[in-house]
Amino acid sequence: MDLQALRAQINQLDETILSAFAQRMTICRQVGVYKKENHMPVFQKDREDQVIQRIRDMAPPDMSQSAAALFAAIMDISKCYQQQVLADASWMPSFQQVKTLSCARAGCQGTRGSNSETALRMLFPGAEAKFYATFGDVCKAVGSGEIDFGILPIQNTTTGTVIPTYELLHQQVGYIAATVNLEIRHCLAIRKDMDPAKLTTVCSHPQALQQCSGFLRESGLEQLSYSNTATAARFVAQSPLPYAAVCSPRCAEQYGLRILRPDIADAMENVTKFICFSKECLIPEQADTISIIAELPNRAGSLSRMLNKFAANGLDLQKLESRPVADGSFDVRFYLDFSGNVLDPRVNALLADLAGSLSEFRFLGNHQTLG
Ligand SMILES: C=C(O[C@@H]1C=C(C(=O)O)C=C[C@H]1O)C(=O)O
Repeated sequence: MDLQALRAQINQLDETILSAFAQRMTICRQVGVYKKENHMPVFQKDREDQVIQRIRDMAPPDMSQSAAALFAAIMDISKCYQQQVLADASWMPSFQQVKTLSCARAGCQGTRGSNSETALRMLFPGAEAKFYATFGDVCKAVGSGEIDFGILPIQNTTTGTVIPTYELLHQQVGYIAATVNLEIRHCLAIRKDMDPAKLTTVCSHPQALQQCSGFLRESGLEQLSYSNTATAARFVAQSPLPYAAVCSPRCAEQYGLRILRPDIADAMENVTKFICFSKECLIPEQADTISIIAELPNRAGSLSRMLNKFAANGLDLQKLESRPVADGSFDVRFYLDFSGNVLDPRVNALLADLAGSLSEFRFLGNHQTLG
């Protein structure tokens, strides 16, 4: 068999397919114009079911499944193409485009000296900082207008996702306007008059304890969870107990503690990303990342079909997180971050398509990394 000759045949067929594809897209564009004039949604499930059934019936039996997948992909491309014609942004909440984020009061969880406070100061050096007991309380304060922005950790390079923040994002806490990446340094800190030999226990936020698990395992110290690294440091500073805290060097200094061991984290590079969110949707002019929630039907290929739409529009996916829907099924909800700005027509087309075809679609913000 002659490989060159076979490839020449493939090339010819590709030309035929490409020409038919371009013709099909041109007609789909006309369908898009018709839908715009007649106020029809782009996605027509019944028609798609008919198209797929017809293809399955016509395809050679051993290719019925792959032909159906190919035509599902073609229709997904066609819908995004039509969305560009419609240029409908009704999926988008009302938003304000801003040059910079101005903030009088911002809030975070914990107390002074926490990493969250450092993130807050990086974002808004001149703002009044307010502290709350829980992540949920930060969200409530944003909702009531007590603070302009809430700051919550969302991801760490060592321990991964901060799950409670994702749960709150689903409960409509507002819109992400910015993120900031903070290099985290953990030290073991004790009271200045404490004899290190007498230490029995170490306290900190569970994520901090986890990020230092290697050192702490070796140390043999008992571990105690605290709501925050700074609350743990404050407790150690005020308590007569033989306890140490895992906190930042800045926090140890703030509470008058002695650094017994610096840099005890397992990973040399340890960075936490914080989100900054507000009640109203604010989009900085330089916003370059979009966050959304997408709930997909539990059907073969539904995730790959959605991801293909990003690829077909040349949009770079940065993060895909799945969390349970928590309804007794094993269904999951996806949280996606991808590069783009909502004012880009391609981005609008993709988001309009997702909003029109998913069982749950939520826009979480178009943000920028600051600091
Ligand atoms: C082209 C249309 O729009 C969409 C795309 C389809 C396709 O590419 O075949 C089918 C149904 C619609 O979801 C249409 O409505 O006919």
